[in-house]
Amino acid sequence: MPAELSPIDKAKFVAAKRATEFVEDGMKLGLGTGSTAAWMVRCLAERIREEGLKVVGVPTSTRTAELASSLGVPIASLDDVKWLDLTIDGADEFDPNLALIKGGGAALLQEKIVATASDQMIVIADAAKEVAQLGAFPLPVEVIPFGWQTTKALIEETLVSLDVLHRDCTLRMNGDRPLVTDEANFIIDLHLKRIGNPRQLALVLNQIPGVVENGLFIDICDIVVIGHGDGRVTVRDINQGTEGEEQVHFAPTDNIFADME
Ligand SMILES: O=C(CO)[C@H](O)[C@H](O)COP(=O)(O)O
Repeated sequence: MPAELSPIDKAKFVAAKRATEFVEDGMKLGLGTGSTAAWMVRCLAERIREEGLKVVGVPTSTRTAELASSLGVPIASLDDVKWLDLTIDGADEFDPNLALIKGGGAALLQEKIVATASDQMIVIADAAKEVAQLGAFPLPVEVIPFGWQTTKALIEETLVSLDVLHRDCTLRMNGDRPLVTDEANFIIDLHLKRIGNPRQLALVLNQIPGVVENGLFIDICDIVVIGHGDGRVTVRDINQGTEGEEQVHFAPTDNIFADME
């Protein structure tokens, strides 16, 4: 087991642990991708082990599928289960309306499909992900490899037509090659600094031929569980209009670190 979790990992852990309390027996779950979502998979595995919780998870990436399988979380494909009760996932940014930027881990396409197929989406995040306005984090756009440079030029033209001031677009690399997503696509990151109208941008980007999906999640997230390094969590529910602060008992068991050794 790691000697001590850093404050950021503690924040991710407590957010994940609190979010897994929303999981009920028999639920079909979307399992997000990223370092915070990995904590959620570990916490879920712990509930399965300790309480005999019965759930099935639809992973949003091969990484999450591998982690879930290795920890004994039953998984299925979305086509097997078709509809989900709840998705728990991380985010790169969230704003006061719980609009999100996702895709820092290159899984935005499956993440959006899975979250949209869920009755409810809970985002788990450390407090640094909260922003007044989206856009400091580069917006990932998944494009098909065929003609990607033309698609990139069309994205840039679209940004000009929307009077977007900062519009540097870069192909995401993996070493000296383009990063390839689970769906065999590329990612173009849009460095916009601020996104004035996320809803409009999300719609116009998806009309460009070659664009498969963008990382703006609008009206998809219902609840955000914000973790803090001292073990506090803030639970914000956009539908209920509520916000509450709670202290989560910070006691990761040795078992929870099994995949990290
Ligand atoms: O969207 C994602 C992957 O595509 C992740 O949820 C997002 O990048 C946050 O990751 P992390 O929890 O590691 O900060």
